[in-house]
Amino acid sequence: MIGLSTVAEVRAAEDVLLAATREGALMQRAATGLATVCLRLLGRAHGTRATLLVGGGNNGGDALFAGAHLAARGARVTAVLLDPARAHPAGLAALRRAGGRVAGPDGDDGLDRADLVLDGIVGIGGRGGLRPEAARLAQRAATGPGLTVAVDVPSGVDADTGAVGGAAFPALHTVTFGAVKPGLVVGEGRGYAGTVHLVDIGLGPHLAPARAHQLTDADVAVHLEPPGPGDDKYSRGVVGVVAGSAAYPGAGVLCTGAALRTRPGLVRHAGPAGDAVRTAWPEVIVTDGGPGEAGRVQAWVVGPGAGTDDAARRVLAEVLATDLPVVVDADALTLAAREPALVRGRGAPTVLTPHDREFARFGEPPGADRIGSARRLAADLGAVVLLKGDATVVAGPDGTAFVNATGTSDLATAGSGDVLSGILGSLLATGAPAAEAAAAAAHLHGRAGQVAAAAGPIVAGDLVRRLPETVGRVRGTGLPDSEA
Ligand SMILES: NC(=O)C1=CN([C@@H]2O[C@H](COP(=O)(O)OP(=O)(O)OC[C@H]3O[C@@H](n4cnc5c(N)ncnc54)[C@H](OP(=O)(O)O)[C@@H]3O)[C@@H](O)[C@H]2O)[C@@H](O)CC1
Ligand SMILES: Nc1ncnc2c1ncn2[C@@H]1O[C@H](COP(=O)(O)OP(=O)(O)O)[C@@H](O)[C@H]1O
Ligand SMILES: [K+]
Repeated sequence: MIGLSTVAEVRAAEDVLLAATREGALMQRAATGLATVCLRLLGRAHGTRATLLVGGGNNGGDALFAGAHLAARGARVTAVLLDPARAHPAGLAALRRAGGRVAGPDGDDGLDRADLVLDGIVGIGGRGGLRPEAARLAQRAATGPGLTVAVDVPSGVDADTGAVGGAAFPALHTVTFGAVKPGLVVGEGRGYAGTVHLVDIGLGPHLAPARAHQLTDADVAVHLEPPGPGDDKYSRGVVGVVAGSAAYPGAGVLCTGAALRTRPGLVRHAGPAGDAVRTAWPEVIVTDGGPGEAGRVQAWVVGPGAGTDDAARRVLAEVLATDLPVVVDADALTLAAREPALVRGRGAPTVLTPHDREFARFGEPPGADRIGSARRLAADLGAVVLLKGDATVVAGPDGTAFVNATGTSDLATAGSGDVLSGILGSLLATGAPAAEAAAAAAHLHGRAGQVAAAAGPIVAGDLVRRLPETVGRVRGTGLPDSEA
């Protein structure tokens, strides 16, 4: 698991570490790590041009020291000082000693010819949107030729939430220190951070346990173990699915198929899409009646394509009245938003899986702070909330949160959510803790999207078809983790 640490958590750890190390040592570690990543990205230093955007705080200091490393290796380095009177004095001296130069107020800043632009405008000390001069430089970096690298955090991005108040530095890479900050991997900030590289500055032992995480393939593989010699079809967790209707039989087919393909043990289906499900998946045990006639299960998935009429409401209430884990998806979310009392106070775990519009039906749209919003709704309803998006967020009622690190925009295709809820049902049926099961489901769904999309455009059925291969890859050698 990769911990996501807030600014307050990083500052608290830094305070302890700063007191235990000689002055400037942490910044040297940060700057050396930053220069190393830049050299790797550039391939060489000699003959390259770098422009440093330098604010008046320690973030600017990091950029100046890293610039000095590059200049010492033959790069032509120009620093643009946004607040000349407060530019880090030791960093500035180091840059000058190494042969770097400072652009005068109206002089050539080299931005239009740079191979590399380092954003040291502002890091975790940023407040509010970028000021006008910083915003202009960020804009020029966006359209210039240089590889854009943010120091610690892309300037203009809120490190805790990923909110972007106005202009922000568009980084292709972000070199972050001590811990990955949530704002680099979630919300709008994710798009500005690019690939995230973590530099160890020794903060780890002093950091409070993170309250938000990203899962890796290895974390998810734990939930996808193959059956052992003592297993039978029941012991692997039986999933019950109430999905699909006469109008939308495909939702039932996709959802049951995904449940079956994730952990093939036993899947039961109840409801009016039975014929379509039987035809597509002869392995599924189908009843045309309600959930009560389906037989014993260990977890329910309810809602995809199921409608919002009185009959659908009765089925939802019946499933939520059980003492089993329940995934509430799609149409069932509309019903639950009308009647949150159906969810509140359940003894067994409930997982709600809204996209933004479904989320808004419970009160307010998620807004710029997606982790915070998901946590609030989870605490309010006493349920796990899986908020879908390009980086899906999962929050538990106790504040535990996960940000998904896998996926592709090819997943924006009809029925993709039905596949996710089927995967999630099968993981919940194993008895896995609900928030972690939800995060693991989002991870596997994202990986399936990556595997399927490698061959070209995808439809939701491709995700189901490629699930066995995806499970194998997540269990085995694994796909490369996203850098964060
Ligand atoms: N502590 C450590 O041990 C280590 C810290 N490290 C590094 O220090 C960084 C934190 O440094 P920090 O605390 O000095 O704050 P920082 O991010 O440079 O911001 C302050 C400057 O930004 C300015 N500014 C603010 N908002 C702005 C805006 N919207 N638009 C434009 N400007 C804005 C603000 O101006 P002011 O408001 O004061 O006028 C001030 O000049 C951290 O991210 C990491 O990179 C590493 O070296 C590892 C060791
Ligand atoms: N741009 C995107 N990048 C990554 N994943 C996406 C993107 N757009 C949608 N997804 C994912 O695709 C799925 C879509 O679910 P949903 O909107 O419920 O679809 P449907 O209702 O058609 O089944 C979610 O898991 C979501 O996270
Ligand atoms: K920065």
